[in-house]
Amino acid sequence: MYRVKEIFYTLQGEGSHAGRPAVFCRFTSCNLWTGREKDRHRAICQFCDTDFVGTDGPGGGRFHTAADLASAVTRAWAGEPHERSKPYVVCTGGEPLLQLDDDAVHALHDAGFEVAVETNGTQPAPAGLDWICVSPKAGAPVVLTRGHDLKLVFPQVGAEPEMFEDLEFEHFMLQPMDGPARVANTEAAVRYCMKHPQWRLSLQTHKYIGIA
Ligand SMILES: C[S@@+](CC[C@H](N)C(=O)[O-])C[C@H]1O[C@@H](n2cnc3c(N)ncnc32)[C@H](O)[C@@H]1O
Ligand SMILES: Nc1nc2[nH]cc(C(=O)O)c2c(=O)[nH]1
Ligand code: SF4
Ligand SMILES: [Mg+2]
Repeated sequence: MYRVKEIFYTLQGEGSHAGRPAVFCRFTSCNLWTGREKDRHRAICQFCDTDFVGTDGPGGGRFHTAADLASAVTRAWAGEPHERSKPYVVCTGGEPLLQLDDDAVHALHDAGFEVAVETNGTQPAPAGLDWICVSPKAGAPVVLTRGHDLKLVFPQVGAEPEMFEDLEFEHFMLQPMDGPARVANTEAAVRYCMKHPQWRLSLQTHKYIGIA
């Protein structure tokens, strides 16, 4: 059984694939926060910008089989077929790797999707993922030490960029922490990248243009 908060079609807003049309499949639950505001102050991850509680969002639900999940993702894709672009699904959450397993990846591949994941890196990944974005959190050791994007929310005391820059990723990106200090955090991330050019800036572009 897969528990999913919402499934929706939009543009990937962040990271190396920013701008790419994608179905977002947002799994419920996370190992670093309950998702309840009353618990935020004692969570390991305290800056989360996402509601991942329950299965009540658009397209959300409880999917009993991997095939059911893949059917729901397929229904959400609204792009026309094209020889040079495959349908793309971004599995996120919550923490998707608490639920995304080999069966789900197979079923999504069988449905014709490239499969990406946005993860906090604390869980091992199923085989065969096409794109892995790890976003480390202070106080939550990373076990998924190879992938494509290493996208660090910045700044975080106890998760400084230098801690991750030798991991096996293709792209290293700083994403300013959203919240009351977003402007200052963006300025700090710009300064850091300019001084340490192995890092690039990742903006949450969907928030600036008002799409999901
Ligand atoms: C909501 S998380 C879900 C996936 C996974 N649990 C993770 O943390 O990577 C999706 C992305 O949003 C980022 N994110 C969450 N809250 C943020 C905030 N306040 N500012 C900037 N990025 C944030 C996460 O670091 C992650 O890259
Ligand atoms: N447009 C858009 N892009 C995103 N990239 C990562 C997101 C996430 O919440 O995982 C996200 C999201 O919520 N919306
Ligand atoms: S690890 Fe990801 S989903 Fe979990 S609380 Fe942090 S940002 Fe949110
Ligand atoms: Mg988001």
